[in-house]
Amino acid sequence: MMLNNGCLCCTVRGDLVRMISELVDKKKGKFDHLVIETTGLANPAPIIQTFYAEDTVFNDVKLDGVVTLVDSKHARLHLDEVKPKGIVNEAVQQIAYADRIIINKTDLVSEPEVSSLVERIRSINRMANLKRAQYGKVDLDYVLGIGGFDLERIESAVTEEPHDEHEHEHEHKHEHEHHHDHAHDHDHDHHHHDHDHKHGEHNHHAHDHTHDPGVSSVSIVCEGEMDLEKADMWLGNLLLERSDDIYRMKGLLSVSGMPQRFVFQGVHDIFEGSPDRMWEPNEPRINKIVFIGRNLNREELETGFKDCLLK
Ligand SMILES: Nc1nc2c(ncn2[C@@H]2O[C@H](COP(=O)(O)OP(=O)(O)OP(=O)(O)O)[C@@H](O)[C@H]2O)c(=O)[nH]1
Repeated sequence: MMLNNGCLCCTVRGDLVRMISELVDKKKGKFDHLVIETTGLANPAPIIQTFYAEDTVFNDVKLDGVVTLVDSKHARLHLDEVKPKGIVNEAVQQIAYADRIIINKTDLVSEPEVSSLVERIRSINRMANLKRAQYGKVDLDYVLGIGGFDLERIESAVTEEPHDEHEHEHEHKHEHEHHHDHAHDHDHDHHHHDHDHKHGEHNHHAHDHTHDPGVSSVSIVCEGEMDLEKADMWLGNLLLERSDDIYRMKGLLSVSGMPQRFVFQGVHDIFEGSPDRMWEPNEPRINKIVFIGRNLNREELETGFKDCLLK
């Protein structure tokens, strides 16, 4: 079905709600997936929010994930386009909200160009999984059944190292090996943290030289137990003040007195969290949070997060 409201995001929602209800009414139980393709100029946020803001939609379907297809040959041009003050470039936004990013048309550019594009994309969104492709050829399960908003699958987004396709296999093997060896998990997390610091510098660099609209990722990892009340207050206040700027976040907490891990995810002012599996006996209790958004201040976020630790 075609929605003819163009790219005016605030008008898409009503149409989208009607379309989904209509499809569900007509063919209840007959769909595995619905695929929504936006225009190249769309901001994905209002579409994502529709799945949470509208009860009818929320009860009928579940948002699986956001896939962004990047044209390797032309992406840089669009990412570097300078917009009027306060307006975020839509190419940057489409990368920022994505769960999966397909870097397409790699045959048209050199390897160093792809690598530099990957780095640029990573500085915007360190949570998404990246894959290089030609003619959009990827496995179907790369784009369907992603679980990008699924609390039970938060872990992979907050723990995986930024990687692209070349490192992917290695990464998985790595993770598997560590599964039964928690002492190693610990090392992995430290390594993770170091990497984040480097990443922060990259962001800084990008801001200084490319008129970047300031969309970046910040991830924080720390040991210790969280005071849930404090964490709740901190996140609540943060979202109250900054929800326009916080595009997406995902986290995993070790809460004092809670035998399960606490997982959460959010999109702007939408927040959902719940306990998931039990901490295993020798598993290091670690807190992780990843933010993707505009004008994020790493130090401020890190201080705020760590202040919620039980002293
Ligand atoms: N060389 C090369 N060409 C590609 C690749 N993928 C798609 N194309 C070509 O690119 C053209 C499509 O242009 P795109 O800009 O990707 O299309 P699009 O953005 O989906 O177009 P609309 O959504 O219909 O506006 C077609 O001629 C494809 O054959 C690729 O990996 N390599």
